[in-house]
Amino acid sequence: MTRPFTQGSTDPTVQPVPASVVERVDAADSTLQNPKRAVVSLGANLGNRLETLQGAVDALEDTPGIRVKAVSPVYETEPWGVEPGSQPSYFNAVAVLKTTLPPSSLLERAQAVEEAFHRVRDERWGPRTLDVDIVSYAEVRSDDPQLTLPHPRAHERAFVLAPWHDVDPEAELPGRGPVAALLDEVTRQGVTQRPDLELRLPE
Ligand SMILES: Nc1ncnc2c1ncn2[C@@H]1O[C@H](COP(=O)(O)OP(=O)(O)OP(=O)(O)O)[C@@H](O)[C@H]1O
Ligand SMILES: Nc1nc2c(c(=O)[nH]1)N=C(CO)CN2
Repeated sequence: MTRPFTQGSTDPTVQPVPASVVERVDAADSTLQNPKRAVVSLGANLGNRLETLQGAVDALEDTPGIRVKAVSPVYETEPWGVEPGSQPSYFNAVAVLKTTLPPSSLLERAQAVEEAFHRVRDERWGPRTLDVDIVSYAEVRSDDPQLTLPHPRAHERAFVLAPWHDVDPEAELPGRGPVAALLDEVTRQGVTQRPDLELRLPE
């Protein structure tokens, strides 16, 4: 017969469970029952950019605990944050997910997908086969440098805001306000929709 664990157990091998562990397990349980909405930004400026973005969408959908609910139109965009003309243009898009993964596991999965597409990390904002950034995760706000939420630069990037607004015109960036208003504040120069290209939503 198994005895339920109690704090006052007389079994000397049974240790009390630290409150921090109980808290984390409870949080994981509640996330499992209540999938969260997350938004990820996809970017590629090396290799077959469209194929890579589609591969990233498919890989996210193939992940237990992730469902891709919507994918945006594809934009061709001038590289942001670097010397003009120093890198090939990007293809960018946004995917809206429902996930039972906690934020840290979603980041791990995003980075594994980047690696599967041979992403190398050398210089900051260097050219890349694939970038998967977590733009937002429900209402979560965090200044942890490993995973800052919302993404600390999303509000200034038309290559994130424009496709996000296309798939969810009512979207809000936690702590920053409506995406529509943020989009009015940034330049859309060099951010061009490519209606001839399309990402498929996995079936
Ligand atoms: N919201 C987030 N999404 C993805 N990575 C994040 C986030 N917040 C912090 N990071 C951290 O940023 C680190 C660098 O990520 P990455 O190399 O993708 O940056 P980048 O895409 O070149 O630049 P940027 O962060 O400006 O988009 C990652 O190792 C990750 O731990
Ligand atoms: N146009 C564009 N510029 C960028 C992008 C990107 O995805 N698109 N990603 C960066 C680092 O995340 C830096 N600069």
